[in-house]
Amino acid sequence: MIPVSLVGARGYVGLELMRLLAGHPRFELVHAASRERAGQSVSDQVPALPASLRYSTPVPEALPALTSGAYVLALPNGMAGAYVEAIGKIAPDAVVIDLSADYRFDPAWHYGLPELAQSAPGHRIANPGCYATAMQLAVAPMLDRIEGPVQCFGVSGYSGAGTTPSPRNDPDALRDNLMPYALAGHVHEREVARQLRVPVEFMPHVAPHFRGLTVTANMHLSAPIGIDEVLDIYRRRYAKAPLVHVQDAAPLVRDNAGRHGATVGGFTLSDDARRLVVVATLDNLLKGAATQAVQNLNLAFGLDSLAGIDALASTETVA
Ligand SMILES: NC(=O)C1=CN([C@@H]2O[C@H](COP(=O)(O)OP(=O)(O)OC[C@H]3O[C@@H](n4cnc5c(N)ncnc54)[C@H](OP(=O)(O)O)[C@@H]3O)[C@@H](O)[C@H]2O)C=CC1
Ligand SMILES: CC(=O)N[C@@H](CCC(=O)OP(=O)(O)O)C(=O)O
Repeated sequence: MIPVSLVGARGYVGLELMRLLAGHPRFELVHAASRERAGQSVSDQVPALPASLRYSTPVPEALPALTSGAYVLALPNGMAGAYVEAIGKIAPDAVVIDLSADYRFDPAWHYGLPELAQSAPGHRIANPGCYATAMQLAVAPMLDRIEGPVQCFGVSGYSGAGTTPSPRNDPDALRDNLMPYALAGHVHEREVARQLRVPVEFMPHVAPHFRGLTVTANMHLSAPIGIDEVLDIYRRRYAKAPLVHVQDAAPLVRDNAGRHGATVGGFTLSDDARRLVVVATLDNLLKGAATQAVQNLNLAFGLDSLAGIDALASTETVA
């Protein structure tokens, strides 16, 4: 078994990672860190994990040396650096996956969106943002036909905002509501523009549901296209990607919540056939975070990319 350390184990993403690792045939969670839960058994949250494994206090210098293992960082943005530095000293060849935005713009790190990546991951992997994953899956197949900026309207469940209290994860503030935020310059706007090399105008919103997000992408095309050709482009692009489902109808958030994959659909053309609208949905905590991290871990260790991930399964939901 390949040993794995998880820092940020209490969070929404950390919990999903623990569940996935508990059922994985080749990875073994040997270290889980949380300030709030230090000393408690991880089996209190995930009964399939050994009762003997207790949360440690997260301290970079106290990480275990997993020379041929992996470290997964699921911390708030801006915190990964101290852990990456410590790992570089105690286990420089170990695999590190960071789920925050801290290394997504660092050319020394592999950007791990497996369905679109041009190369296999190395030992330093930046896991993409949740909306950024949906936007790229929606837009990438049309890249050589797009003219001008792509507009993306996004709506996320409030688990996307993590557990630190804010209006964006306050069920009272969100009740019967839709809350726009970061309407220009969101980090995922820059992330997608950098990866796809096309200008992106992203307008995120948060809604009262817990998990699952949707992105509606509006693309202006350099030449008219037929709807059958559009469908054919998407179906061919994702034919060998079991976690990306292509359908005619517009996907709904709740159909994908608690599932590992993303769904792309709702293909709609304007009358002049030069404006294409595409909808992509995924679970922000799974394909938008934990499932994608496990895909990256699998690939980094030469395993099947779906090892430990049942593409058709619906996971236990957290709320
Ligand atoms: N939520 C989502 O949908 C997605 C999140 N991400 C990214 O994944 C990361 C984790 O997100 P999420 O699980 O939602 O966040 P949460 O707020 O739910 O969890 C944050 C985690 O970090 C720990 N933590 C917080 N502050 C510190 C600190 N100072 N030192 C050590 N540990 C700390 C917390 O545990 P404790 O306080 O007990 O130490 C907790 O385990 C973030 O970078 C986020 O941007 C990426 C894609 C999707
Ligand atoms: C609803 C909500 O607040 N969502 C988060 C996205 C979560 C995510 O993917 O975040 P990182 O890029 O920080 O890893 C946000 O917009 O910041």
